[in-house]
Amino acid sequence: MLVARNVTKKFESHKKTITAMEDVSLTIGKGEFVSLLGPSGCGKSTFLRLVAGLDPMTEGELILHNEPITGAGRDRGVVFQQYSLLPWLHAWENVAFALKKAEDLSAAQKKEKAYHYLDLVGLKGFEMSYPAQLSGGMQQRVAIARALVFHPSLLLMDEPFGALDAQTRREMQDLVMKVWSEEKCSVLFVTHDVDEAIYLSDRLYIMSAHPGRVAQEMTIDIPKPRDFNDQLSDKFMYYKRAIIMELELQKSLKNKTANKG
Ligand SMILES: Nc1ncnc2c1ncn2[C@@H]1O[C@H](COP(=O)(O)OP(=O)(O)OP(=O)(O)O)[C@@H](O)[C@H]1O
Repeated sequence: MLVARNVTKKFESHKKTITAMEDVSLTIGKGEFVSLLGPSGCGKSTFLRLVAGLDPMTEGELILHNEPITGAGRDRGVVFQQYSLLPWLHAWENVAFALKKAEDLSAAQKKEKAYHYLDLVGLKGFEMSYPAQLSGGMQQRVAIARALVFHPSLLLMDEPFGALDAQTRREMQDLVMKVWSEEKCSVLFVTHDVDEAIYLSDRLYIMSAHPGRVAQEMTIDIPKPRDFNDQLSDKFMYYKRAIIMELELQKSLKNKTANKG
């Protein structure tokens, strides 16, 4: 469904060129859950923003549904670590806000959709709450509902649970699994958390830094739906060890490059 071929992104900053990622090639299948893992600065967020159509790439090809990505679109929903809710709007209005330009929908249909997706993310009864009246996890649920209102075929999530405590994070991981299986969308998920990446993903890519490239691809062969017990299994530990070893390797290569520089 998504094909990235030799994608390179360079930024011009203070008369210097920063190559955020170089020659990145990867794929995401229909209904597949794919994570990006890698050291800080390897270009994970940059890649997600390119797929979201928020920034242009420098070189390469990004194809979604057989069409090149030229900008943002309803076929993609994005969730960032910051919830970015409008504090003066109720939860349902924050979700409906994403539908502002949807002229094909009446005000009543927009409200109905907002209520439907708030229900899906477990916020039935909180539709009339303001963001300040909701916990961090609940605010992120509103942000997820907002990303889902167009029923996107690809959900892009950039460290969505990075600001949450461990218990809430686990609840949110299960929520994402539920949303993914009910909406039948594909997911591109950026995370630093190895356990989270294994628990959620069908497949993951480990990236190297400076410039960011794909270092390794791994298929997580643990049947879904998964639960907490899977995180204690030998297979899970096998993947965890392999990923941590690869990340350590990437870290030492990054330090060597930095020392040479
Ligand atoms: N708008 C920008 N202007 C200049 N440089 C940028 C810009 N955005 C990102 N970069 C640079 O591109 C590189 C990749 O950044 P990016 O945020 O994509 O990495 P990341 O892997 O998501 O990092 P982290 O895991 O810490 O969030 C970094 O060196 C960063 O400084």
